[in-house]
Parts: sequence; structure tokens; C-alpha cells
Amino acid sequence: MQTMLEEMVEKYREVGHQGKLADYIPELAKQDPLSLGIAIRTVDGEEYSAGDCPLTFTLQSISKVITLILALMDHGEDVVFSRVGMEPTGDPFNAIYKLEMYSPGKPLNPMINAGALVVSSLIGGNTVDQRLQRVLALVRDMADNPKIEINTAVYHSERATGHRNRAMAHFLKEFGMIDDVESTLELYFQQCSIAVNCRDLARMGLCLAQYGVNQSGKQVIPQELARLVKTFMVTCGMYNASGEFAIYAGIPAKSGVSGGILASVPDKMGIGVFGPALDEKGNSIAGSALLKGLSRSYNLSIF
Ligand SMILES: NC(=O)CC[C@H](N)C(=O)O
Repeated sequence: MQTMLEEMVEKYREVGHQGKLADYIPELAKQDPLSLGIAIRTVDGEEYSAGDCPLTFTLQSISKVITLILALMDHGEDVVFSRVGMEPTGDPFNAIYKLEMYSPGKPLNPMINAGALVVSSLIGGNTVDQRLQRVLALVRDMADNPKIEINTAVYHSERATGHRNRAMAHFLKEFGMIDDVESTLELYFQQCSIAVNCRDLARMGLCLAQYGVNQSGKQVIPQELARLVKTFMVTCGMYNASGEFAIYAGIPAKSGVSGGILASVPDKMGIGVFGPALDEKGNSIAGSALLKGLSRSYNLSIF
């Protein structure tokens, strides 16, 4: 497996030439578009990594999985799904227009930005920092790495430029879907800036693959919620490329515009991938290709 991973990374690294960095968050445009790394952690405790695995990058949209788990732990399914739906959109992750078209103000799912803002507003705690610490604590528990922190440069970069998210938060406030615009945005920008490496993502994926049990054997997420979020990862995790990814990779996965992908093969392994050049839908172009290739070679599709 180790040799195979190294060969695959070098084969797919070139695909990065066809992608583009997420320059709408200026700090993310400083990444090297040809970086590519992968880490795998299996249920048997084996760990493999290849390529630029030690590089750190920010969770971005991958954090939506974590906040969804926390919001569900805090409020239960009835409350959370009264404010955000369960259906894929077929639209870009930052689209606004459907908020006005169907059940007004209720985002279609928690994996798009509008839905994730609603979910962030539901995270319990007295201050933004307390709420952020709860998000960080769950990420650290899932990855079994107490050292995970925020990348403050990326946080400030998005905070200064995230006008579309600000517009969406105000729109959601108008419909009573979030309580407070500023604290919701603060938490959202910070959760997106949590810095990890491929190994952390692989361990987080393993935790989901083991129904909420992390690599040390600790149940850090209720079993039922680990199942629920993996289902969202299949239907909505790769934005409006989720259908194609389900066909060609068939692995529950969640991507972020930093180029990270958290993938989880139930009962088998967690996979973390990083390749910052993105395709037109905002997924890591080389990372998606690598995961599809890996799935084909090792028969990892869940379908
Ligand atoms: N797709 C993403 O990763 C989006 C996350 C990014 N922080 C944003 O809100 O635009």
C-alpha cells in the first residue's frame, strides 16, 4: 500500500496544473497548487502516508461536519432540521438564490454555507470563544491530537473578505433562522480556520468509519450521529459534484476550499487528502482524482 500511495501521489500531482487556488480568501492563494498529500489510518491501526502529508491547511468546509455533529448533540434532530434541510442542492456551495425560492430562509442542507451558518448559530456556549473551544475540542478528540489550533492569518483573511457570507447571515437573520449575525460569522470564520494535516484528517475519518470511536478507542461522537453525518457527506459533501463523486469514488467525503478532503470508508479506514488547486466546483482537483483512483484500485466504494 505504501509504495502504491507514493506512486499515485506522483501520478496525480500533475493534475494540480489544471486547477486554481481559492483566491477569494487571499491567504489561501499563498498555497502551492502542486502540493499533494494523503494519509490513511485503518481500523487495524495501520497508518500510511505519502506526498506532502506534513503540510498544514485549514478545514474550511470540512468544519461543517463537526459543527453539525455538535449542533445535533446540543439540540437533537427535530430542532436542527427545522432550521436546515437534508437535500442536496446541485448548486455551488456559496449560492444564495434558493434561500428565497423554497421554504424561505431555510437552507437546503448543512453542507452549504447558508446551512452551515444556521448550524454554527446553534452551537451552545456563552461566548464565541467558548463555542469555538467546543468545536476545537471535538476536532482534537476525533483526530486524537490535542495540539490542533486555529490559523489566525487565514481567519483574519476570510473575516476581512467574507462579504457573501455576511450577506447570507443577514438574510438568515431576517427570517429568524439565526440569532446573532456577528457572533455567528465570528464562529464560522474561526471554525473554517482550524489547521490540520492529512494525518489528522485520516484519523477523523477513521473515527467516523468506526461509528464515533476514535483511534484510541474512545467514543467521542454518538454512533447514530456518525452514521447521519456520513450520509450527508455522500449526498452533499462534495458540493454540486457529490453525485459524480459517489459514482466514481463511492466514499463518504467532505471537501474544503483549502484543498482538504476528509474521507471515511465505513468499517475500514479514514483517509485525509490535501491538494490546494481546486476544480470549478471548489473541490481539490488532484485530491478528488487521487481518491477516485484509490477507490478503484482498492475497491473502496460503499455501493
Ligand atoms: N467550500 C468551502 O470550503 C467554503 C468555506 C469558506 N470558509 C467559505 O465560507 O467560503
